[in-house]
Amino acid sequence: MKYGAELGYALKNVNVIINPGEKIGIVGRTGAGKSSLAKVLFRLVHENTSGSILIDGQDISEFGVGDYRARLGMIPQESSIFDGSIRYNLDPLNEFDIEEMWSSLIKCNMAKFVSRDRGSDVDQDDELDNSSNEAHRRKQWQEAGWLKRVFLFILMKVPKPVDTEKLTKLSGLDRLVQGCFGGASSGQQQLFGLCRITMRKRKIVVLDEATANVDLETDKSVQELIRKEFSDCTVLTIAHRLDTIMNSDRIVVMDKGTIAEIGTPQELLAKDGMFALLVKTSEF
Ligand SMILES: Nc1ncnc2c1ncn2[C@@H]1O[C@H](COP(=O)(O)OP(=O)(O)OP(=O)(O)O)[C@@H](O)[C@H]1O
Repeated sequence: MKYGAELGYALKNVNVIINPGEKIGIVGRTGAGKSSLAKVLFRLVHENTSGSILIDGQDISEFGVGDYRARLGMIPQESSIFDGSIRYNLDPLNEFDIEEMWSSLIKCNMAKFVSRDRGSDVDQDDELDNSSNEAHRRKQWQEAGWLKRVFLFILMKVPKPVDTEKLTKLSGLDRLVQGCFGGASSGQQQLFGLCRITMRKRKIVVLDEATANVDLETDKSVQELIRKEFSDCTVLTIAHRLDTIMNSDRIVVMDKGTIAEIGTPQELLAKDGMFALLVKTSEF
């Protein structure tokens, strides 16, 4: 895979079989090809590619792109909180009932955060007018990186204005949030992302691990939650830190667009190769 005919390969000779339910950590230095792997999985790159990706034996190019992407779960590292109510953030298409939302928030340790007293970025009395809401969304789209755009595409296919009529001040779900969700850390925002995925029961989830404002404890709880609540899902974690993916079933080490090493963390440590060196130097 190349990003342009005149450019070098961003991915080449990548052959890997991932088993159902496996938890895979993807590591490698900057520019090694980690995000490119996720991009081809989400069918974001079409030109200058060859090869195929099969899911349950079926070539992903045979699926309609919208339907296909809606089967995958994406948890980007950047903020995925949109201006609107918490309910809207969890369920923009009104597909779920309140019990399902709370059950998911409880599983993901976010119920307390959502129902807490008003925080600095949370304003229960604010009513965002629809036109400024639309402008906010347009701005968010323009400023979003590719991962966030995929996320928007999947979840916000039919963006709906917040129905301020329905907002009650009694439910934490109906509180309006903006920006980074009342000061939530990146990890907490990812837990919120996990809530969305648990509600939607995706079988393949890509997690782009948070790098900014890293709170190691929350990051660990994201990984623990994944193992518990996503035990039957295949989870690919693009890792920016090693601690959180040491419990992965297998680790893929990317280097210059190819898979340099693949194996369990123990196998790779014993091999004393690139992964062992990354662990020793914590160099990413
Ligand atoms: N949109 C793009 N256009 C051209 N080249 C790109 C583009 N995105 C990535 N590349 C190149 O493709 C190669 C792989 O990049 P990729 O983003 O997949 O690496 P990465 O391992 O995810 O890096 P990082 O850890 O910094 O996010 C790099 O050489 C990079 O410069």
